[in-house]
Parts: sequence; structure tokens; C-alpha cells
Amino acid sequence: MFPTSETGRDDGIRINPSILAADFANMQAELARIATADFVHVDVMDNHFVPNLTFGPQMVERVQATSPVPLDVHLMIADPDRWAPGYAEIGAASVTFHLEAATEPVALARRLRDIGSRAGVAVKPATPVESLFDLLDDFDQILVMTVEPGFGGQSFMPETMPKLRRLADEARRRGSSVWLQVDGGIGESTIAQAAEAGADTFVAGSAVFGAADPANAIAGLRAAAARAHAH
Ligand SMILES: O=C(CO)[C@H](O)[C@H](O)COP(=O)(O)O
Ligand SMILES: [Fe+2]
Repeated sequence: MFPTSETGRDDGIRINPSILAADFANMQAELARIATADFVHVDVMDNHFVPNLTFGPQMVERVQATSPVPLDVHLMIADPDRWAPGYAEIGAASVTFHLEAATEPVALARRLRDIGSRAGVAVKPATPVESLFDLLDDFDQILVMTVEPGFGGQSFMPETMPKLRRLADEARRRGSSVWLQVDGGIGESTIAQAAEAGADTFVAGSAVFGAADPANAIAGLRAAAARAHAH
């Protein structure tokens, strides 16, 4: 579902603004400002897996009904085996759960795909990626966190780049079409490092919603990633 061509572009780069940095009291207007993005990234936090609390399924359903672009849901929650399918049922284009929280990640990914979502798995900065090498076909996207999950506006952690590079090399070696996503501290000064290490899908909260012109910020991030890929 939702290959790049369906988003109207085929440059292999996806820019997904995170509404964690949006004005929650004006969500409809905020969503309208990012119509040129590929997906809207929705951070679901449960105050258990991470020490912060954001949205539940009702809010995500309203975002789904209002958003000009498909939803990329990032679940920072305990027990995703139980809760993640509900987000796919809402109609989210992709649902990503944390490897550290899941009991049966492959079975859960299969369930998400059966419902009709892309299946994503996320790893925190200290979690190795090697256990995912044999599972690349089971997922549509892998999210390498570039900050500790829980809060927006943190600084990009360059020490996560060797791990991303190993994952990208392995995906290339196996001819995998899995999307490699980064999330946390992504902006015009950091996106090139992540793109050079092999990321193709970029979450940016503060860099987009904190900009005077979010469309311009999205275009700038896209151009910077494209330059790094062309390198
Ligand atoms: O998952 C997240 C935090 O856990 C957010 O998606 C991320 O932090 C985006 O915000 P910013 O671009 O401001 O770092
Ligand atoms: Fe996120």
C-alpha cells in the first residue's frame, strides 16, 4: 500500500511531519499546512513505554478524517500486540510499533498487513538492528530512532548512524524494498547524515511545524535529502 508513486512523487524520499510539534488546539489548520508532505506522523504515547502521554485512537481517528495526507502512526506504547491493530482499523497507512515492547513482532506485522496497513517496527537508540536482518520481508518499514522516544525537540544522536548504515547495507544486499525511517532531531542540518547512512523516510516535527512556512521547510528537507542521496 501507498508506494511512493501514490503520494505523487517517485524520488524515493518521504518527508513525514510529526504533529507532536503542532498546535493541538488547531489541529485541522495545522494539518492543512502540511499538504505537500508524504504522510503525517502521529506519535501515540501511553505514559508507560515512554514518560509522556499524547493521543489515543479517538484522536487519531479524527486526524485520519481531517488529514490531507495519509497517516504514519508511531506507537510508543506497551503491549502493541493488543493495541496496534486498532490503529490499522482506523485506516492508518502505516502502523509502527516498538520492537522492545512487542511479544510477537512478526505475527503482529502480519496482522497489520492483513488489515491493510503498512507494518513498521521501531528500535530505540540502544537497541541493535541485527535481529531484524532475517525479518526484512516481514516489515514494510523500519524506524531507527535518532533520539530517545518520548519528546519532540531533542537533539539528533549521530551515534545511531552506524547502526542505520548496517541495516541499509543489509537491506541492499538482500534486495529488500523496506523503507528506512529516522525520527528525532531531523532538520536541514542533520537530514543529510541520515540520508547518507541510508534513510529514505524522514520524520520532522519542530523543523516543519516550528517553521514560518511549513511547505517551504518540507521542500528544503526534501532537497537536502535528495542531494545527500545523489552524493
Ligand atoms: O517520536 C518522536 C519522539 O519520541 C517524534 O516523532 C520526534 O521527536 C519528532 O520531533 P522532532 O523532529 O522535534 O525531534
Ligand atoms: Fe515519532
